Amino acid sequence: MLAVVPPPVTVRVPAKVNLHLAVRDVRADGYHELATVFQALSLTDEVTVASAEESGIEVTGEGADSVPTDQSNLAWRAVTALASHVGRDPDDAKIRVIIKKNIPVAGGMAGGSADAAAVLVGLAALWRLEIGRDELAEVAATLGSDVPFALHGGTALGTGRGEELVPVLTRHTFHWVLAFDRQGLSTPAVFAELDRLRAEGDPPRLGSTEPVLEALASGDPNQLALLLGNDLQAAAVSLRPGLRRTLRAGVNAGALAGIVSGSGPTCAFLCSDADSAVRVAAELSGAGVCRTVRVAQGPVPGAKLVTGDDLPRSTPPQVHA
Ligand SMILES: C[C@@](CO)(OP(=O)(O)O)[C@H](O)COP(=O)(O)OP(=O)(O)OC[C@H]1O[C@@H](n2ccc(N)nc2=O)[C@H](O)[C@@H]1O
Ligand SMILES: Nc1ncnc2c1ncn2[C@@H]1O[C@H](COP(=O)(O)OP(=O)(O)O)[C@@H](O)[C@H]1O
Repeated sequence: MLAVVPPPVTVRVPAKVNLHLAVRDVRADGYHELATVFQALSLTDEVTVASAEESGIEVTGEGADSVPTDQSNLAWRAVTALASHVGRDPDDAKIRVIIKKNIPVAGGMAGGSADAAAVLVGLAALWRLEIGRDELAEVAATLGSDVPFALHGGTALGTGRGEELVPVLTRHTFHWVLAFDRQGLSTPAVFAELDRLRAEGDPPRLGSTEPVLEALASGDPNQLALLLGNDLQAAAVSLRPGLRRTLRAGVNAGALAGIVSGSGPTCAFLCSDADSAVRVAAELSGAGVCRTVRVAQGPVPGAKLVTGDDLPRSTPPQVHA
């Protein structure tokens, strides 16, 4: 019997930076209550999902060597979670996932979460599921705190452990320079370091997100630059003291302000405009403080199909005997 195999589906999905990341106390479930403002950036991974005779994951690109290709990959966990959610046996889901990475691994830019969100959107299209974004976001939250935002994109206020989102409307584009470090940092280790620093002393804590929301509404990068803040920064710098030098180098190169992105170690520099970002990137590249420098803009949309059934077909359906 001939079975029609749907064509592969490709999804583009953005990295994030936290413009404001206030970390409250640790909860009974081990997570910290957050108040954060996320922004999705034009630094994207591309994830293809395809029906296949053998399941598996392929990863290429930025940091691919340190990404697991077994069932611990967050993208694979997304296949399993969505299959279970819609009543399919995950063991019968014969899916190949192909990830092209640009987002630095363990970089505080939610790359793994992005790949998981991309799989949810891609599989929903591949399997022609009648499933809305809200329902996908519920599945996303079971996979990790940052996964719902990767679906959502744009700019958003995140509360709870980061998974409860309210969109923030901004009509302005902001220009960023990103400095990738030579090695990643573990998110749980950075939260644990913050708990240790707080047990030892009383490091300053960020206040309300309101001023950041006002600066976003104004669209003035100078105003926003003064308000960027991250309670995890002290912990990331404590584990990776060289980040102090990177942060200084970006500002010396002409950025308005620099911040550790999420749990780090990527540093994100806000610039006054696109030309300034290119100049800062060039100077930072020569400063010897990081492995790679990238320019990006935000906000951009969340996980989005780039091929598939809602766009003109580029790949004809395959037929398997
Ligand atoms: C810090 C942030 C800021 O956006 O991003 P990254 O730097 O990882 O990109 C996020 O809170 C990371 O979210 P995500 O990477 O999805 O974390 P999860 O898988 O949910 O949790 C990993 C571990 O981080 C710690 N964790 C995470 C979120 C949170 N609100 N409190 C926590 O204490 C816990 O130790 C948890 O076991
Ligand atoms: N698809 C994936 N892409 C990147 N890392 C992944 C993926 N799946 C699992 N991981 C693991 O998750 C860890 C966190 O990676 P990542 O999401 O890139 O960083 P962060 O939590 O700092 O934003 C990595 O150490 C990596 O081993």
